[in-house]
Amino acid sequence: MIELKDVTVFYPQAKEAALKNVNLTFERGEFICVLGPSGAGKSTMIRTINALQPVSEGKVLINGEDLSKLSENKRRQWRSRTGMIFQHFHLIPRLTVEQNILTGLFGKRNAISNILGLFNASEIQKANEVLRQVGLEQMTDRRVEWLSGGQKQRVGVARALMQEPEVFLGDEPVASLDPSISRSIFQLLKNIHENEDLITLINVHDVFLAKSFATRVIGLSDGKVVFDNSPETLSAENLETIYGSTPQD
Ligand SMILES: Nc1ncnc2c1ncn2[C@@H]1O[C@H](COP(=O)(O)OP(=O)(O)OP(=O)(O)O)[C@@H](O)[C@H]1O
Repeated sequence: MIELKDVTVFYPQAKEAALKNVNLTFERGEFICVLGPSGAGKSTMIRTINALQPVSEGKVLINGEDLSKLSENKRRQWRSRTGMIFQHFHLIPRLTVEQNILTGLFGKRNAISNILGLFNASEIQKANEVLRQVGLEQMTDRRVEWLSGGQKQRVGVARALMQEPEVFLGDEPVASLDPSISRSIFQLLKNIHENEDLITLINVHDVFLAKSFATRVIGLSDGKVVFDNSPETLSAENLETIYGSTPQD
């Protein structure tokens, strides 16, 4: 369980807080889509959850433990249990699909094995299983730079899966993809979410995707939670509150 309790985040020199007194609880099984205009605080919320951004006020509790009070070692362990999926994939283009997804193990291994790129048979076997899960079993040895955007994001998802995560965090994971590919990536995330019993939290601009896949939608505006309910209840009025006007798509 992840709890944000009265979380406020100020960036240095910023006039206003990026998150303002946010109170939210996320539990296993929830597939949450976060909507909000640019600058609403969506990425900041993700960074507070995976311990990349300290909170200025309030606290983030992970299974009851205050994230800011964890030892560096435990914080690293938590980060290795949060699988991140990014808009621009954050892959290493010249490496193969398999080499990229094996980097998902780096948080769990010692630095020397990582530097030497030494992986044992069970790690390679796990990589192959994960590649099957994301439908890339034919592409193991292909260089990532030769893949399409949708295939690259499948590699991104596979790398996150290698971490055996408790949580999937997506920061606009389909913003660079066309609508049908976006839908297939959401479907993949939903399938994995259900198989692995995760907490999945995804920032997304596309209201239709949020409505189709989320079990819960959160609307952020100006650093505040202005909507938190099931997708079926999200009305045009709610969207106006979130975006300041009704989005066209
Ligand atoms: N590193 C930073 N330093 C200072 N201000 C920042 C920093 N990162 C974000 N901000 C500010 O914090 C606020 C929230 O930004 P954030 O990136 O969390 O919003 P967002 O909803 O993810 O936006 P987008 O959809 O454009 O990615 C914005 O006003 C932004 O300018």
